[in-house]
Amino acid sequence: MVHDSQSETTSSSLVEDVNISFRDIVYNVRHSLFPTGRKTILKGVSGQFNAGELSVIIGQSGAGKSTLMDILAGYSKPTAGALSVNGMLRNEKKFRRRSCYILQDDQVQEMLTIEESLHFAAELKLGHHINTQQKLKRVEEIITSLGVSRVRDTRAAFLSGGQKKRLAIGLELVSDPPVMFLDEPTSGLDSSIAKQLMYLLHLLARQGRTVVITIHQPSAALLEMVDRLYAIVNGQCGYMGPVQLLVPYLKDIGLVCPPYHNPVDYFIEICGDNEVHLVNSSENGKKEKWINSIRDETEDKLFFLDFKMAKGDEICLTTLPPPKEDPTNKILLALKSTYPTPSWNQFAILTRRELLTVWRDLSFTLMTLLIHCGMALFVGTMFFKVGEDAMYVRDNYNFMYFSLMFLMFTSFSGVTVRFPEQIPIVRREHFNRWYNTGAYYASTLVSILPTQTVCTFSFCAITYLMTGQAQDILRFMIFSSTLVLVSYVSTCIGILNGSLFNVKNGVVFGPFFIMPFTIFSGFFLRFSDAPVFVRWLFHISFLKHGLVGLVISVFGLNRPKLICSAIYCHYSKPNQFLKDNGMHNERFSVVVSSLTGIAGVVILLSFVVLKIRLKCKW
Ligand SMILES: Nc1ncnc2c1ncn2[C@@H]1O[C@H](COP(=O)(O)OP(=O)(O)OP(=O)(O)O)[C@@H](O)[C@H]1O
Repeated sequence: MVHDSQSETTSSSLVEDVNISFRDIVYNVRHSLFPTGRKTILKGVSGQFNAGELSVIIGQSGAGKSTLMDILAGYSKPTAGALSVNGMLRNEKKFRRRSCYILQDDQVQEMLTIEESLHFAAELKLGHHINTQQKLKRVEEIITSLGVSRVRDTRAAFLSGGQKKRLAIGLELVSDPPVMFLDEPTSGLDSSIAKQLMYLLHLLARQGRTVVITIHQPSAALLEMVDRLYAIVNGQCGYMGPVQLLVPYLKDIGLVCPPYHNPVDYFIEICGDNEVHLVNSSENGKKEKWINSIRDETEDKLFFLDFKMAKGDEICLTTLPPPKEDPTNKILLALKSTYPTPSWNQFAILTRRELLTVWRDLSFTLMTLLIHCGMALFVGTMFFKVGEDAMYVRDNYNFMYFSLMFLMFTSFSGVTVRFPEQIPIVRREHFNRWYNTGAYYASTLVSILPTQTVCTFSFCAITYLMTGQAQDILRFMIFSSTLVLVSYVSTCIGILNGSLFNVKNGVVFGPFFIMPFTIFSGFFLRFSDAPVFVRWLFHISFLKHGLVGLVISVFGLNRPKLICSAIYCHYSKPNQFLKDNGMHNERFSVVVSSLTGIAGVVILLSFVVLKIRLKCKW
């Protein structure tokens, strides 16, 4: 396979059209570990998509449309075959800077308004190479062009399906790439909204962009706006040419489309039985006869959509310059770095965006805080004043362990559920070079921590007072910082779980991640009683370090004798409790460094998993 080459020139490509061609593309996947477990999805397909045209890849479900799109966009690498740009072998890195890919499950930041989303996109995608005035102008151009002026201040969560799709396109138009790939952009839209969206893509193509989309089965109304049809039949090409010539082509090879029948519907119906015939006739995408006439069919043809739309809702690309005349585009294409914004700036912008999202989702944040305070009051009532009397030392110990468990589960499950929801958005933005994984990961961590800290601290303050612990600020600081650190580690494990699994699997498998730590916490099984070969697990159990930190804060630091309200209290001397639990030699500094170290390792692991996940479609 040869497709990564330096042969493509950059200087000339800044202003020229981008015509994409591909030859003999084969794509295999391994679906089991056995040597026979390989499946060929694309079988030597060839074809071409040109600038100025709206090209549509059609085919039955499972024919290989999305797979071909992934390869064209650079999301997957073909097993064999070559991809070219303007006749030169394609350089993946340079091509990625001139294209964008809007995936099928594209999602947008639900808590941000259209205008805010576009502003953040402009900051990330245009960087400091474009001044603020120009960025604002670009955002205005896109809002007007896409006909979303009326809903510019509406949060994405309240937008219609069509408006969301337009926003997803608008976000990529901020950097105005000359090549746009969209996987199933019309899926889930009603016919009039789908038509409106196709009209937008038609106009974008007419401005000189290369627009390639997949559609499962387009209606006749949508087909009117399409220039090039690329039909896939079981991983091979069955036709490539103008929509208008599909019927003559089929007739030419002896397949007569009934009158008044949508030719694409007919094609999809008969392609299964005529696979070999169709593939041979189109030479698996190499036959030029039908392709040559696309230019004649397309030349200057601008479709007019006769839609009655509210003022401000009309799609009119007149305000958005064609990519060839766009000065912003030229500046961005001339950049040497992969990302238009330095990592530190990406982190700062993403953190602002994340914090704004947290702020907008205030009900969730308040609910989390309320749950922590409510649970603290409940726990405080159950273990009321146990810290004041040596008779209740065991209960006090149980209270500490319960606090650890509660904070571990709330921190862990919160991110386990919420983190995977972000993956489709991050995948699109990361693939389209908005930011690197590190900047996103760091901003996520930083934006989670304020809520986490406030909630944990509130829990600590309420329970510490209600359970009657020693009135000593140092002890309280050790108590609360231990629990805050434990909640941070649990959050990091939750992110690791969320990076590995979707929400459903994360909820099912998550407890298996976290439960082993409870066995090795020292609460159920003491270090000295455990078999020698598993003792190392105590050192990596963050709950063990957490428990030690809490016990030090309550019974350590040479705490004087406790009041005993019974005739005899075994643990009147707190040091005795430390000795019996093997904690008399423990130090808080070791607790802090161990918890920080464990968090560091988990952060590193989840970063690697996230990086891999963003590259694969899992
Ligand atoms: N990683 C994989 N392992 C096994 N099979 C796969 C893998 N990826 C894709 N396939 C299979 O390859 C075929 C083509 O998939 P693809 O998603 O490209 O189809 P499609 O034409 O886009 O279908 P749809 O219109 O339903 O989205 C399908 O049968 C799919 O099950």
